[in-house]
Amino acid sequence: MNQVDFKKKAAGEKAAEYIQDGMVIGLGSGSTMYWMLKALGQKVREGLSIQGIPSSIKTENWAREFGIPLTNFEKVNRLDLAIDGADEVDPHFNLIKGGGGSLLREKIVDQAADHFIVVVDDSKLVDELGAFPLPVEVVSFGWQLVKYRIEQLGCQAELRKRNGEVFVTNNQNYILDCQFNVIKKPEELHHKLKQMLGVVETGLFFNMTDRVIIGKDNEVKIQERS
Ligand SMILES: O=C(CO)[C@H](O)[C@H](O)COP(=O)(O)O
Repeated sequence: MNQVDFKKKAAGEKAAEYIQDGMVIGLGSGSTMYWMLKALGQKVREGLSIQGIPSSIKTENWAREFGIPLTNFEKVNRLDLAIDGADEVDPHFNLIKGGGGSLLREKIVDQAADHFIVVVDDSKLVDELGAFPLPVEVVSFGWQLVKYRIEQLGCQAELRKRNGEVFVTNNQNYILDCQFNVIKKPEELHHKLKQMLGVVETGLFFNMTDRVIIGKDNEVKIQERS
C-alpha cells in the first residue's frame, strides 16, 4: 500500500468509530470511503446494527460485499450521519466533490443527514478551492451550449471521458470538469451555475460539513466546525 492509501485507510477507519448502534448512515463514494465501508462491515459482523444508504452504485456494491445492511429513501427521510470523501477541503469546510462522478447522489445523501463527516488524506486540504477542476453534472442534451455558458464565467470546461468514451453518471448525465484555478466565492458560483438551464448539480458543497477527518503521515487529525 502506498503512503496516500495508508492515509486514506487511517481516515476511513477513524470515521467508522463515529457510527453508533441504530443509526441510519449515508455512505459516500471514493477510495477513502472504501476503507470506511470495510471497517463498518467488520463492526456489523461484530453485532453493530445499522442501515446505510449508498451514494453510488460502486459504494452499493462494496457495502453488499462487506455485509452492510442497506435501506433507501422510500423507507427513511432522514439520516443520522453521512460520511463521504472530498477532492478539496478549504479552511471554512467548503468542499469540491465529484472526482468520482457521484456528486449528485452524494449531495442528496449528505444533505439528508443530521451530521456530516468528511474523510480525506492531507493532500486534499487547500487554502482556496479551484485547483481541482470543479465537476458540474449536466444533462446530455445540449451539453455543448452549457459548456459555452459556463466558460463565460471564467473557466475552461472539459467534457469528462473515461477510456476515450464520454463518462455517463449513475443518473445518465454528463460531467463538465471546470478549471477555475481559484474559486473566491464558492456559494455564489454554485448559485450562478445552478441558474443555468441544463446544469443538474455542482460539486461545490458548503454549509454541510461538521467534522473533517484527515489522514496524515503518522496520525489522524480531526477538525470540527467552530
Ligand atoms: O466526490 C467523490 C466522488 O464523486 C469522492 O468522494 C472524491 O472524489 C474523493 O475520492 P477519494 O477518496 O477516492 O480520493
